[in-house]
Amino acid sequence: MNGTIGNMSNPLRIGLLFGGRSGEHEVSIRSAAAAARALQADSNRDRHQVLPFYLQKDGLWQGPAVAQGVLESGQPLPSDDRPVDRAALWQFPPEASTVDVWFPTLHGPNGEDGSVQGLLQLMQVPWVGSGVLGSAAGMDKIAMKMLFAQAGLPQVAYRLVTRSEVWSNPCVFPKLCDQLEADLGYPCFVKPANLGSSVGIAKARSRAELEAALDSAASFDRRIIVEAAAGGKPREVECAVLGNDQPIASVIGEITFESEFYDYDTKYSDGAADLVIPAALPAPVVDRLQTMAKEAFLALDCAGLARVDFFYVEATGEIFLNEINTLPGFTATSMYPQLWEATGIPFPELVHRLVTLAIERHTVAQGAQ
Ligand SMILES: Nc1ncnc2c1ncn2[C@@H]1O[C@H](COP(=O)(O)OP(=O)(O)OP(=O)(O)O)[C@@H](O)[C@H]1O
Ligand SMILES: C[C@@H](N)C(=O)O
Ligand SMILES: [Mg+2]
Ligand SMILES: [Mg+2]
Repeated sequence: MNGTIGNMSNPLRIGLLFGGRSGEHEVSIRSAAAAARALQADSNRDRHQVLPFYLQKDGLWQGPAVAQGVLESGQPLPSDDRPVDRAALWQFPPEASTVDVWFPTLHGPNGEDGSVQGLLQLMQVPWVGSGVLGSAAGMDKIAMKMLFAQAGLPQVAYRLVTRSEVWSNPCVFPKLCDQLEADLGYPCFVKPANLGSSVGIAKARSRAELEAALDSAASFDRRIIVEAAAGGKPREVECAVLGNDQPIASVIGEITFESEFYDYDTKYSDGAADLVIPAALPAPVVDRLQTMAKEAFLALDCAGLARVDFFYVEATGEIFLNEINTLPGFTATSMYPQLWEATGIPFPELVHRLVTLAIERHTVAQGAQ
């Protein structure tokens, strides 16, 4: 890594972009607060100058004066239900044009899905994380699974369902449920295809639960994925990936919890889940997980960072790749920074490496044009 990127006489202006039109808006504020602290840690003080930008739930941009307050309070700005003035959506805070490198800590739709990445690409500035393709493919669980299948990575059985099938006439819906029962059995997991933090996900153990879960998922997304459950109560293990074309993989972490599955409350309520880092796993399993994590990252053309989530069925030795998150939770207690801390890269060094990787990728992309 080039230690001279950003220095006392010329610190990089980092545009920390958070909030967003997403069900993971609140999580994004927490991730941004932790990233801001790491970017301004003592070892980074001369390297970065942080300019926070807040994307309200209605899509309006707020510059550093307002965004700093949101970061400090941890509370989203209230948004009303009135339609937004379209002209206002085109008004970016003036400080945006002075940013050297963007650092999105946006999670979910309209942020992690390629939309913001497309905007930044048009603006011709470097940004941390994947490009349009990796972001979009990593966000849509159906597209993601198709690419993983193509790369030969092991996954549970799944079916694509569309909102129009769920909210169709009363003759079609029962047939759809019959088919899902026959193909996947119970329990199964019903998920909006484009979301994260388990928002909108339900475990269905019966026909009534399947019907309710499909109806609920359809309220979040046009595309829904229904998955067979990974063997009994599988162990949930995760690997962090860092890099561009030659990514490296972290040690493996495990999540343990008492609840039925790793749902939103379990993820974000203090004490509901424990992270075990490194996970107690046989060395060959660790090797396979790390190899698969890098293969998953490359299969989607990811860049910068990603966290890859797996199920490990101890009784059979099976590993199923669950998903990739191209902008994973980034709070100080989140798995991604903790995995790197345990691998030997402290949080402040991690954010600086991500900034450096963003510049490196931008330089390569510019060179190709
Ligand atoms: N096929 C499955 N078998 C068993 N458990 C599952 C399955 N799919 C999901 N789960 C449970 O639901 C949780 C959330 O699923 P998933 O990781 O796909 O959602 P997400 O919303 O993308 O989460 P995040 O992005 O926060 O990691 C998993 O961690 C696991 O506890
Ligand atoms: C933020 C959440 N989607 C995660 O992957 O951690
Ligand atoms: Mg996810
Ligand atoms: Mg997950």
